[in-house]
Parts: sequence; structure tokens; C-alpha cells
Amino acid sequence: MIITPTAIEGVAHLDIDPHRDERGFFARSYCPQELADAGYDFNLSQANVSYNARKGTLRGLHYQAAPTPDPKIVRCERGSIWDVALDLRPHSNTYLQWTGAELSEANGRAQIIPAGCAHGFISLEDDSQVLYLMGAAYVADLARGVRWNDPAFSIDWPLMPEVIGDRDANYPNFEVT
Ligand SMILES: Cc1cn([C@H]2C[C@H](O)[C@@H](COP(=O)(O)OP(=O)(O)O[C@H]3O[C@H](C)C(=O)[C@H](O)[C@H]3O)O2)c(=O)[nH]c1=O
Repeated sequence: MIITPTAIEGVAHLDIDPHRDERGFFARSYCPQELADAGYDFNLSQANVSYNARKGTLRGLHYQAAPTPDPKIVRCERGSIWDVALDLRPHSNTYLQWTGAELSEANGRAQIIPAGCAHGFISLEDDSQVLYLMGAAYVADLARGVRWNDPAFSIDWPLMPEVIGDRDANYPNFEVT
């Protein structure tokens, strides 16, 4: 695996290093030891998948509140998405800053989202499927979210959402601490 830090502390790109032969390729896509050696403590608790039928489907931005924040590693297994990590850690040097990356079946890239960051994406084509490796189990009562177009963050999405859930569309403005 090839791990490349981004400008947001703890957010990194995780690229596969494929072993190619006449059959195609084989690649390691998740390894807690390699991640720990690179400074990313992540132990798999749960895996989720979402199917996004139409281009312009926006999910998020979500995070889980203390005491069970949910780090995640996000990979687009079919189609393509633009994936956003938003720093909501008040003591972070990049508080309220965000980073985005194209994740796709073609580029095989995943994004590491640490605890304390919100996560969201917008699909860039129809029939996009997303795999979420979760570093914490889901706790419904701790599920939180912020709105994709909240002026506190000014996230520069590559396209306007065509499909978005009511909950995601109606989060109140974030209260900056
Ligand atoms: C995660 C989870 C969800 N659910 C239920 C709760 C909801 O009734 C329904 C949809 O869950 P959610 O609203 O979290 O799904 P999305 O809005 O697509 O959010 C997802 O996409 C954004 C971008 C993320 O980053 C979240 O981690 C991820 O959950 O499944 C469960 O029953 N078990 C679970 O483990």
C-alpha cells in the first residue's frame, strides 16, 4: 500500500501497489500493521457499502460523536466519487478546513478519514458503489452531520447535488467554537 498524507492531519490517500500478471492484478488494500507503521492507527470494526444510482448523489457529511468517533477508510469500488474529509477537531491546526479527492474504480484510491473529521462525497457518475471500512461500530445515538453547503466550510464541490437525503439537506448551520 502507498500512503500519502494530505494537508489535513490524519487524512491520507491510500493507493494500492498491484502485483500484475497475465490474470490481472492482486493488491493489498487494508493492513492495520502497515497503517500503524505509517502513523495511522486503524483497526477494522465494521464494513459498510452504499450504492448510488445517479450521478450527483451526495451523502454526508457525517461523523460519530464522542465517546465513539468513527475513523473510516473509504474506497469507491464501482464508478467514481469526489470524497471530502472536513476537520471538526477544535484544537487542530486545520480546524474547519477540508480536503477532497477523486476516488474511483479506475484509480483504486481510498481516503483515510480520522476520528474527529466529518466525511461526505458526491458521485461523479451513475451506479457508483462505495465501501466504508469503519474503525468503530455504528452507534445511532451518536450519529451527527453537517451540511454540504454550510458557509462555515465553503466546500468547493465539483458539481451540484441532484440527489440528497432530507436529513443531509437540512442540517442547521454549524456553530463554530
Ligand atoms: C452506518 C449504519 C447505518 N445504519 C442505518 C442508519 C440509517 O437508517 C441507514 C442509512 O445510514 P446512514 O444515514 O448513515 O447512511 P448514509 O447517509 O449513506 O451515510 C453514509 O455515508 C456517509 C458519507 C458516511 O460517511 C457515513 O459513515 C455513512 O453511514 O442505515 C445501520 O443500520 N447500521 C449502520 O452501521
